[in-house]
Amino acid sequence: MSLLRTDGLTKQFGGLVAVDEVSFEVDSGETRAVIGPNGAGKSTLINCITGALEPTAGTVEFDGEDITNLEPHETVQAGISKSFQTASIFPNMTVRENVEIAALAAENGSFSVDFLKRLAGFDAVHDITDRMLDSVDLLESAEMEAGSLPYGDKRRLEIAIALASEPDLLLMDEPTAGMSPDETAATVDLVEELQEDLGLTILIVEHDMEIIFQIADRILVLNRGQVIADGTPEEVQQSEQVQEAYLGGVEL
Ligand SMILES: Nc1ncnc2c1ncn2[C@@H]1O[C@H](COP(=O)(O)OP(=O)(O)OP(=O)(O)O)[C@@H](O)[C@H]1O
Repeated sequence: MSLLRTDGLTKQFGGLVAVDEVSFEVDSGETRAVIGPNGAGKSTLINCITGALEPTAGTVEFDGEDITNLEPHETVQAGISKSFQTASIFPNMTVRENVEIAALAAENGSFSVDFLKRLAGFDAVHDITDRMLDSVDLLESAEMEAGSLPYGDKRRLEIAIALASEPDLLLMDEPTAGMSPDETAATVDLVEELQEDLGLTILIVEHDMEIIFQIADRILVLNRGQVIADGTPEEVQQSEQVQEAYLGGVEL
């Protein structure tokens, strides 16, 4: 069953068509990848889905609802969360506080401003925070200052922050960028664990082909804003258009 579906999604910046009539689906429970050369439109596509950018044309449907013109906080409440770069971390607060703030923001958005309800919500916030820190393996570092975490742990904290709103769909924009090989391997394991343990659906933009081929169920390939291939890793690997456009003819 498809959880997310775009139909003819288009984003123009002046004369430039950054995303050009992109129609694709993400099924519930799958790890879906978006790849393509620099400037292909990957980030613009993701930003149109989260509501960070307003599409010029086309629609985005999530869980059967039209979410095309929702604001970013509304798409979070609908169940879509994006793992941001380290900029989303408050360095002087503890690891736990960082996740609590995100969980609290998500709770308050979904509750009316009623004192009793907010109080009842706090237990839920602690509970979610513990579960999410545990799922990214940061429970032991919970009381550390977030700014003092090693780089790989900071990136995992970002994922925990994104998970604090208990999304159905997690968007990850280059989760292994800047990581050491060990940190990258740990992140790949983590993505696989998250999908299994939390039943998450994941949409991931990633440059590292090895990672994509390891974790993706299906891959959407963009070039100059257009879909040039969409299928399983095997199907994409065999696409001549992908070889030419994306890899300059180099064998995968
Ligand atoms: N806010 C903007 N204003 C004008 N042009 C933009 C804007 N954002 C992106 N673009 C352009 O749209 C095109 C697609 O950019 P986008 O960042 O989505 O590509 P990408 O596939 O994510 O690239 P990369 O792999 O380098 O991150 C590029 O030509 C880019 O210069």
